[in-house]
Amino acid sequence: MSQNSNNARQNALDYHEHPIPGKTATALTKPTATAHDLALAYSPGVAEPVRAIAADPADAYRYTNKGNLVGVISDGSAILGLGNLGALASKPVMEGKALLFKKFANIDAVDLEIGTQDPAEFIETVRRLGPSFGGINLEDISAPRCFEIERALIESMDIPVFHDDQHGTAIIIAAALTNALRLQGKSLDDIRLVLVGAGAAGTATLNLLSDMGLNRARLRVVDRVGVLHTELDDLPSHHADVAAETDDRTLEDALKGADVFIGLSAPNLLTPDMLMSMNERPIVFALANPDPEIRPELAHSVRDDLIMATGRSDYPNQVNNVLAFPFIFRGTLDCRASRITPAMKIACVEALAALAREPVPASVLSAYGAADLSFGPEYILPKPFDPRLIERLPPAVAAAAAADGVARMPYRPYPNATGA
Ligand SMILES: NC(=O)C1=CN([C@@H]2O[C@H](COP(=O)(O)OP(=O)(O)OC[C@H]3O[C@@H](n4cnc5c(N)ncnc54)[C@H](OP(=O)(O)O)[C@@H]3O)[C@@H](O)[C@H]2O)C=CC1
Ligand SMILES: CC(=O)C(=O)O
Ligand SMILES: [Mg+2]
Repeated sequence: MSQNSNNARQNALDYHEHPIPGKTATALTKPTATAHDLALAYSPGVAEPVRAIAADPADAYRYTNKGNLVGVISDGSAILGLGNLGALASKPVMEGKALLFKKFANIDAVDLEIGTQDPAEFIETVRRLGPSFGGINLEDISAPRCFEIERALIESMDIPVFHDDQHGTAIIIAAALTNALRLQGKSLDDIRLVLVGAGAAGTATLNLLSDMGLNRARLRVVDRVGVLHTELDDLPSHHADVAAETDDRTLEDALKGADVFIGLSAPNLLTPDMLMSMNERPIVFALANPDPEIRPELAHSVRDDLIMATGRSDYPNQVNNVLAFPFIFRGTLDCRASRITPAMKIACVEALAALAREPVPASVLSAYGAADLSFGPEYILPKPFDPRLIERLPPAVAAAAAADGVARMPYRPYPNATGA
């Protein structure tokens, strides 16, 4: 390991350990200085909201933190791109998601790592947690189990359930691709798209892009077995749905002449030769975390006509679901939507893509130490610290919820929604 990577590793461990272990804690929102305060907060005063909620369950949103509390829940079966390392090892990521919910949308989030990888047990555990939360954010659960788990929870719970790796990722890729295609002078209905990694994120991304007009006839999807094609037997249904009638068998075959590469798989799968074989003005989203399918410095050394993005914060064009989940949940909670519909996701895509095409405020330039940021190959999405995200995305999501008939109250922005 080089000195630089040793330092980076130690810095990350120190950040998590000091001054106290972990990244989140509980904060109090009511006075607790006197005996009178305690008599209100606890016995006897607490009995009043208990009685009110027993009489009308909607009062839980009035008298408790339910309406601004999201459960960030994982079984640790697909932690970032690190694989199935189990529930306990997923805790830093889930605390991290809770930190991002608070920082960017002032949503209180609790990380819950569930000690089972049996889908039925997991579903039952999460379902029983429903009364506590205003919404459930599922995280880092591998495919295909994640599809069954999310579907069962959406059907059985009365609060929104959202698998971030599926839909948060799909939203942000769709927004980034909208802008990258515009810059490269290409369009969704005739590009040749190659997607590697037909798991949770890859499958949801293809579904959302299809809703937005992707030409599926020109799509090639690659997983561990190579190109998913119609002559393969016994494919799981999420692979059979995207199998192509083609003679292409390898990633190398599929990429010849392709316009777009989307990687949601594993490190270093895209070689310089493969990149060279792509069509002119290609788009490369190498989104495996933390190590992408190709490093930007290598990709840029191979060709100068590409638009390149990764999931990381330390390169231009971060395509990461942090730009979606805090804001889509903010809009969803603030109109008490019962579920998150395709139209709510597309509203988020359009608001994100449009924001990147506007001039960037000085506060964002100074947060990133940049003299200039403007719509172009190195700036296809807003930055997470952009204060306009919280102003634009939640109302757009809530308006779509109202139009879809899933909002259970008029949109009311949460106080101080810009967060910590
Ligand atoms: N930038 C972002 O915002 C996000 C990035 N990601 C990244 O995307 C990746 C996938 O995440 P997710 O969808 O949740 O995980 P999943 O486990 O659900 O899906 C991963 C898929 O990639 C396949 N795969 C793994 N290795 C290879 C390989 N060498 N060649 C071809 N296919 C391969 C897996 O096959 P198999 O099942 O056989 O292992 C699986 O189908 C991760 O690296 C994750 O960090 C995910 C969400 C958001
Ligand atoms: C960003 C994210 O959710 C992931 O890599 O799994
Ligand atoms: Mg994830």
